[in-house]
Amino acid sequence: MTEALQQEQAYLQHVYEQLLNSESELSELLERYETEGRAKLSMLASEVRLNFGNDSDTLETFANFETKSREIDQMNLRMETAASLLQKVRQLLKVPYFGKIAVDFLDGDAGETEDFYIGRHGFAKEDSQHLIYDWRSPIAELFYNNDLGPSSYHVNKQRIDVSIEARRQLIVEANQLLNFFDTSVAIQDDVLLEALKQDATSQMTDITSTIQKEQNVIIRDTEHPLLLVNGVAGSGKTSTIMQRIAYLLYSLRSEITSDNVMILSPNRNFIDYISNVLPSLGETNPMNLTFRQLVDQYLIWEIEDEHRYFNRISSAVDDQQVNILRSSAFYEHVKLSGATLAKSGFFNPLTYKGKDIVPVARIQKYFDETPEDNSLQARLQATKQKLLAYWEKRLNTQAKKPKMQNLILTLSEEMQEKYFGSLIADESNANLVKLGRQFLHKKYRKITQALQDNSWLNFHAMFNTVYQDYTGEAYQFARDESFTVDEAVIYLTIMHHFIDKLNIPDMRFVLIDEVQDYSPAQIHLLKDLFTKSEFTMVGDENQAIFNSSIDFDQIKAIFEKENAASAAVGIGGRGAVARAQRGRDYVQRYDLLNSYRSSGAITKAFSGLASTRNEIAITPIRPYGEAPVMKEVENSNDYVELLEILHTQLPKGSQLTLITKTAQQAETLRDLLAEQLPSLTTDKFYQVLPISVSKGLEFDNVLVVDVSADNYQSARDQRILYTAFSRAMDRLFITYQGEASPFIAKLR
Ligand SMILES: Nc1ncnc2c1ncn2[C@@H]1O[C@H](COP(=O)(O)OP(=O)(O)OP(=O)(O)O)[C@@H](O)[C@H]1O
Repeated sequence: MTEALQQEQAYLQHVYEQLLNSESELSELLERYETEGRAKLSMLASEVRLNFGNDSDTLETFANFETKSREIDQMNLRMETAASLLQKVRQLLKVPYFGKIAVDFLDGDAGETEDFYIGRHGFAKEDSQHLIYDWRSPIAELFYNNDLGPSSYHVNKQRIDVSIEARRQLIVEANQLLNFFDTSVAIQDDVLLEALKQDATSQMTDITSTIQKEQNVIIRDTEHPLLLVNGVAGSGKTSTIMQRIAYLLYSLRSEITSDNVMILSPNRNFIDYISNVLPSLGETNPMNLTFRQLVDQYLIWEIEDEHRYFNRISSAVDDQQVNILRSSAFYEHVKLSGATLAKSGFFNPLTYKGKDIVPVARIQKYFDETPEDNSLQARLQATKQKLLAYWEKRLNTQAKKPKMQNLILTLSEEMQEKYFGSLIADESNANLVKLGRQFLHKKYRKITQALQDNSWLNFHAMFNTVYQDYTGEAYQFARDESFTVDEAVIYLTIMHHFIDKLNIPDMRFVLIDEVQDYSPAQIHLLKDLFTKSEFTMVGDENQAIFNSSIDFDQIKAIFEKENAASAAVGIGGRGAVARAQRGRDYVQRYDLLNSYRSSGAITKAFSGLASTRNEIAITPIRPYGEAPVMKEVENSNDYVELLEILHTQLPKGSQLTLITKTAQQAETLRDLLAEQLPSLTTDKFYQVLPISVSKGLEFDNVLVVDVSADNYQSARDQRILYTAFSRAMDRLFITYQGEASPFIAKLR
């Protein structure tokens, strides 16, 4: 046994024992807290006497409650802290650490090296001697940088110069050291290759122990308000943003919690796919929504469902109207349309049982009385106040009329209960007026509500005015009653800028995956809603497979324009001024070109489909593996035989994912296979997914269905194929009927 191995084993044994000690101490502590807690709870319950005899007794009872509830809060907090520590120790007991660096601090005792072990959590002995350092701690950065020799890291913005003498990856299971590798230069990373060999899982797993240098830079970048990551398929974009969130929650723990972070995901499947990563790292999941769900939260009307949304954005039809709604130019036009709107009529009468109770003329009159030089938002808010005051006065006047008082007195007992909650006892004039007001408020509550929620504004008319002003043509609303996501973006823009500012939660970080699928208008809206947030946007221009998309230069331009504008007027929403003064870039772009998911052969197959804009070649990290297999089929029935063959050929227990271009194709094929292959269907040997749903996910074996010339021919089809091929980790099968698509000609 080498000396190094002996030393490592001894250290591991030592750490493991300390972890075991800590586990039993924490378990005992927790048990004690629980017993004490239960005893305390019953004592507290007996101590608080409920006495609501008079005002002072009631106050005392409440004060007692408050004191006791504070004690309970403290008890809970102590228990939570101990339980969370215990959970971390138990996780460390499975894998205490995975890395080590030997560091020479160049300031003081140069020439002496100190060892730092890196794990998923930090762990210190009681004398606060650190046995394991959290992977997010400042020193751990040196491990991920993967360099030997002179280097530096930062603690509280202070630079510490060091020399890294050794970097070691350790494969540890409980107290067993299975293997270790010293990395002098990052050539062949065996630990990484071992990790990449694992089969696909239905839920994404973390990459803490094998984060790569180029990913680490993104994870730890807290300098730039906007990070834009354009990464090839399987380059670890999603993994990187999940690790980044864990990093931010740790390093900014005195400033933020998971409530200040939001993820925008491409679809609901994907939300589920990534939902385990942060809990497995000991962090709480932040809010995770699709853009459609976000918009839906603020829209008072029905919005198209996810299925319809995907069908619409997956279709090849290029709709001129929709393209306008999605464009930057139209969004900016809408924001500048205050004056145009002010001159147009856009009021709705408020009606009750078919009668105009507050006619348009009155609303218009109140609006015209507001100062013309005020913003439209200020004028509409003033109009609303006038309307509410008018309405209140009108109900008061009505309540005072003898006719109303007679009506109150003649109400049946049932009606009295309904309107006043009890029978009328006091028939004085003043009381009858009060009851009359109550009666009218109840009767016309829909009108009051309509005033509050802006139903007196005709949003359709406002929408149409801005659209017509821009295009010269009327907007053709679909007859369907629900709104499209694209229309909703414009509605919310009008709402936010001209009516009521939307009440957006205070997010410090917004992280967007698959950003290439957003429309420019959607990006503008996010920028305008989350004015204080820092953004991390990741995507792949080659995976822009929908009829809605944006490229990275456009995103950059949108944010840089905002930054320039806010710097010019001296407001620094996203820390813009401060950063501009320090001369730092506002937007930082990163390009990721390593492919970690797919085998070398599959990476080669989808690299060939990347657009020419990607000048630098995609680098496969995994071994070459099996070449993609092409298969001609005569008709859909051939899939039955093909699946039977693959079932016998693929390793036992494998699953095959068939990917189609459209949801319709998936449905047809699913029905056919379910009927013809009942046992393979029940065994879940295969699944059929359209590309829109399989986006962002990964599978061991993929069969891309019908890559025929008539199914895949446009530039967008090429991106669909790139996306579909790159879902595969180990094996890729491609079928076609008749003539194969020109995009796969090279593969044959
Ligand atoms: N540093 C790493 N160590 C181990 N595995 C990694 C690493 N980086 C990426 N992977 C693995 O590579 C696969 C692809 O990662 P991920 O899904 O994050 O990539 P992506 O860029 O978001 O992909 P796509 O855009 O194609 O959906 C995952 O299985 C992930 O665990």
